[in-house]
Amino acid sequence: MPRIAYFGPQGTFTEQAASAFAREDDELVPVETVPLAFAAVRSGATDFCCVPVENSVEGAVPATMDALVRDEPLVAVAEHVLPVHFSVLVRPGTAEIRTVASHPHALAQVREWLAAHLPDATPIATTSTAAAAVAVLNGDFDAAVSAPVAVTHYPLSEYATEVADVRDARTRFLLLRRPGALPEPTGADRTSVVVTTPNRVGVLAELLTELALRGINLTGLESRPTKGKLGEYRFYIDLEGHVAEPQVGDALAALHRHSREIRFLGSYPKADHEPAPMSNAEFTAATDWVDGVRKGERG
Ligand SMILES: O=C(O)C(=O)C[C@]1(C(=O)O)C=C[C@@H](O)C=C1
Repeated sequence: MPRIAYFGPQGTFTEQAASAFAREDDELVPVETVPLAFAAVRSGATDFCCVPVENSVEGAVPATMDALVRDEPLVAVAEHVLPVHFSVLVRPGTAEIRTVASHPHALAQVREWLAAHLPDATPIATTSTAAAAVAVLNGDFDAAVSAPVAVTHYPLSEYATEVADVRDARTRFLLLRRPGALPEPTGADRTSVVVTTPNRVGVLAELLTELALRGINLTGLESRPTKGKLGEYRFYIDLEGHVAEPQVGDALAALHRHSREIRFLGSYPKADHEPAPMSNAEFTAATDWVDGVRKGERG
C-alpha cells in the first residue's frame, strides 16, 4: 500500500493536493514540515511526499526550494494546482481577536484583508495553516487563517470565509519520490532542473538561449542563494516538455555543459494539460539526418 507523506497536519491545502494525487489504497501520512516530508521519502518511511512549490501571489515556497537541492535527490512525478482562498477560524464564542496565526505564505496573501478587518490583531507565523487552527483550538491564539477545509477537521467557527487579497490565487503542489522510471511523456509535460553556474558574464543568458534555440518554453525561473558565498545563486528552471523528447534531452545536455552542478527534478504531466508548443518532428528529422550523414548514408 503506497504511503504519501504530506505537509500537514490534517486540514492543510497540501492535504487536499495529496488526496488528489492518491489512488484508492494509498495512505496519507501528515508530517509537520516540508523538510520532514522529504525526509520521510529519503528514509524509506513513505514512497512519496506532497509539498507546495509555488503560489501565484507569493511565489516560490522557500522550504521546498531548499529541500529539493539538499541530500539525496527526489524527483517530481506529478503536479496539482489548487485555488487558494482562506477562512478565518476562531473558537466558538470568541469576542475579540488580538492574535491571528498562519503559515507566512498565507499571512502574506491576506495582508490587506487583515489591515482592513483586523487592524489591531498581531500576525503570528505557524508551521502551516492547519497548525494555526490547532493552536487556536488549544487557546494559544485567537484566530487562524486556514484552508476552508480545516473547519471540517477542527471544532472551530468561521469568522470570515473567501478571504484573499487576490482573487483566483493558485498554489502548485508536487508529488515527489526517489528517482526511478519516469512518467511517460504525454505531450503536455513540464521538466524541472536546478543548476549552479560558474560566476561569469552572460552565463544565465547562455542557459536561456539554449532553451530558446530549441523552441522550448520556459515556465519558471527562480533564484536562491547557494548559502555559500554572498552573491552565489542557484537557478531553478521549469520548462515545457519531457526529457524523453529529443530537443528537451538535448537542451538539458547543453545546460549540463554550462553548469557547475545540475540536478534533474523531474519530467511530469502539467496540471493544465495544455500541449507544449514545440515541434518534435523537425528536431527528430534533423537528428535523423545527422545520423544518416555519420553512417555515410546521406550527403
Ligand atoms: O499551510 C498550508 O495549508 C499549506 O499547504 C502551505 C501553503 C504554502 O506553503 O503556500 C499552501 C498553500 C497556500 O498558499 C498557503 C500555504
